[in-house]
Amino acid sequence: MHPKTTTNPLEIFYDGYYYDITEFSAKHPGGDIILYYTEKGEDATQAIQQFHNRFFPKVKLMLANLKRRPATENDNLLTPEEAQRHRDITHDFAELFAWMKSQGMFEPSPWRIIWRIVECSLMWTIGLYFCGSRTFILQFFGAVLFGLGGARAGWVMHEAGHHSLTGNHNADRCIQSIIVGILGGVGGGWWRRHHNKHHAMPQRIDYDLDLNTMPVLANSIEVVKHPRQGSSFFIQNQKWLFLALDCFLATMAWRLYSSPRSALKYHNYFDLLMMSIHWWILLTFAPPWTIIFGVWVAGTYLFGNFALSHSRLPVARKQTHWVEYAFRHTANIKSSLWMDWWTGYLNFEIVHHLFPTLPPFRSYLVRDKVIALAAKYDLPYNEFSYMDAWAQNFRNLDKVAEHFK
Ligand code: HEM
Repeated sequence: MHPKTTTNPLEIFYDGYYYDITEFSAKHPGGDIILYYTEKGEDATQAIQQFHNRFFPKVKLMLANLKRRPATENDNLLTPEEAQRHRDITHDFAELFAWMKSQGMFEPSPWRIIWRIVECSLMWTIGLYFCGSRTFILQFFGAVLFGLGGARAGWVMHEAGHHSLTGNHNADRCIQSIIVGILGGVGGGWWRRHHNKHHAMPQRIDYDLDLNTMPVLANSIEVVKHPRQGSSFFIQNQKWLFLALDCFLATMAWRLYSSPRSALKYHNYFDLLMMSIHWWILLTFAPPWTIIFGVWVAGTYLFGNFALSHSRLPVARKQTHWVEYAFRHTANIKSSLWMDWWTGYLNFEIVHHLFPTLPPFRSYLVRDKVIALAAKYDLPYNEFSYMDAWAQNFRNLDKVAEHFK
């Protein structure tokens, strides 16, 4: 259970009403993430609409069966001005969401699914084939290719995990588990539980699990609990170690610890099978050094790129509106044909956080309206060139280390 679940009974605010989820919380098919919104003053309206966009009628039926009470003034922790601003943002955001749906933007694109799965699977397979050759240079090339293929499978499984690949959540979950299990060695079920918590409250201390990088990495001084931790070898040298070691350690921890542990805990034997196939193929066809190097390439590419969207941005300590999380704690990378491909369209991270079930390749269609929404409420719209974002991240790692010198 999350430490900040303070209401008794457990209640969740949705669209003007508090719903009693004391019994339902343990049965929630999305897991304990639901508890994130039981702290007094939280508003789960946008989270519920966005996370369940693909199966909203089912959720509405469930809500109708829960005990509820209208919200009162006593429930409100905001000043009247803040509450009004909150209502206005909610209203404009809901209008934008409805307009996107009316334009068919959430519809999946079958040929893209096929193309992207074929692309990463081919890279991975051809890479492994070369790893098994007898020439060092071909083995090296093979390790780079299989690393990149496995990492690019991460972009595809990410979409499936958000149910934006086929739009059918059972099919998407199955595709996700196969792709990320076999090509990436990671459990789909574990990844969804982890990643959805990041989406629920990005950059919020104690909630966003992506902030749990200590003791090897500190992107913010606020994640360092004790100055002694900040003066450790890892933190003092983090600007060098980030690409050289940290990304590799993170991907290995996902593969060898977090995913299998979670799959065992939740009896997810399909994920365990997929991960076993991954290791069986690797250990059968590739020499050990190519496996280690390929996994290093995969981790560095994947973690390095997605750190550009958040890690140097401020962390949040208090309740924040869904829309404000996306603007204040998320950054875009400027779009180009090459950049869209290289980052799997997650260079449009702000749109992705506002609308996680939108197929990311359609993000550019709503970009201008999203910029207008930010401007109307005086919210930042963080967009940087690729090189600038990398430079900012390294400066930030240096600054945090400097703080604890
Ligand atoms: C009382 C309110 C809620 C109800 C009735 C509800 C209901 C559901 C249902 C029925 C599903 C599974 C649908 C399916 O796969 O067929 C689901 C999944 C999910 N829910 Fe909720 N939910 C509620 C609140 C929340 C909240 C507040 C959050 C987020 C903070 C949330 C996050 C999720 C996520 C991320 C999933 C997808 C998990 C996955 O794909 O593995 N839910 N919920």
